[in-house]
Amino acid sequence: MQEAIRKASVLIEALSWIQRFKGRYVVVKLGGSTLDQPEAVDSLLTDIVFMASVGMRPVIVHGGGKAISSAMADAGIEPRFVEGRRFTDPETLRIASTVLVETISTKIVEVLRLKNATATGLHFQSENVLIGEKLKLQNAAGEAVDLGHVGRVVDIDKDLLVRICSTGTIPVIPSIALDREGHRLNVNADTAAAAVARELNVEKLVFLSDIPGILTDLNDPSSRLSHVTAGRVRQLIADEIIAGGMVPKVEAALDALDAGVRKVHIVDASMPHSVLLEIYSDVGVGTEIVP
Ligand SMILES: Nc1ncnc2c1ncn2[C@@H]1O[C@H](COP(=O)(O)OP(=O)(O)O)[C@@H](O)[C@H]1O
Ligand SMILES: CC(=O)N[C@@H](CCC(=O)OP(=O)(O)O)C(=O)O
Repeated sequence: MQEAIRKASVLIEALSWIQRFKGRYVVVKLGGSTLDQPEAVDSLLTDIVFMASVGMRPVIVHGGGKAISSAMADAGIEPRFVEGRRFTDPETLRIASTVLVETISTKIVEVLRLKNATATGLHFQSENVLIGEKLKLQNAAGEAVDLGHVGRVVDIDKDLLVRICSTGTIPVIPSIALDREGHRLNVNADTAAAAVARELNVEKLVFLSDIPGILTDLNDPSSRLSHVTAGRVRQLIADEIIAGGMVPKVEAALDALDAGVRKVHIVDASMPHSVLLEIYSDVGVGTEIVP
């Protein structure tokens, strides 16, 4: 009996959050580190189906950097990164498009459908959402660096996304954009997720990663910051406490907050139901970044 009452109280705790977030958009970004853990992906997709079922409007944006690198290795191409972006020649673009669209998006949509959700992949082979332009980077000496077919998202097809979400369908968006002439561009998935969040003016942007959140000491999970402001994040980058792959993630997060997104969460994908706990409970398991 006690157990049944405890379960009922968990539902009641969730009720206020469910009412608060009904009809609101949330963008969830999945990256290579998460996609490598099938059990974590399954649990996360269950959370997303739950969110859609209680009236939230989840949008999935995903990368798959590890899978692209391994497909390149199979083709005998050595991956090369410049400032966290993959140098993308025509063959690399072909491989990245195939891996992201035909392998990863298709699989995510299939799993969501097996969980009785309606889901659809939105990309250059179906209906495209991400509109990009070639990314122009400069090195420390101020010289232009050519990354090949690498882009940044400058706009999205918002009407399409709103229409898809309003029918209760979960959109799954791989990080390949089309430029205005219809050419494909390879986009860093963290920045693609932030661009979608910005344009949709979402309630929340959630980054799933392989770490409990932002840590002040990488060797000590208990150093996780559960709540941090954008100003403090900028200081942590300047102090090099935030480094490596976390830098583009938090920079994308800061861009989204600047553009009006209310909260960004970084949560550990390997912790079962971390997304639901972060959104629908008082616990909060990762890091939330606020303006
Ligand atoms: N202060 C920090 N807190 C948490 N992670 C950090 C920090 N500084 C650097 N990192 C690194 O950033 C990594 C997450 O970025 P990345 O590997 O690119 O994630 P993903 O593949 O999920 O997009 C962590 O595994 C960690 O090694
Ligand atoms: C331009 C660029 O670097 N694109 C990324 C796109 C995938 C991605 O970002 O995947 P993660 O989320 O797993 O890092 C790449 O080719 O790896």
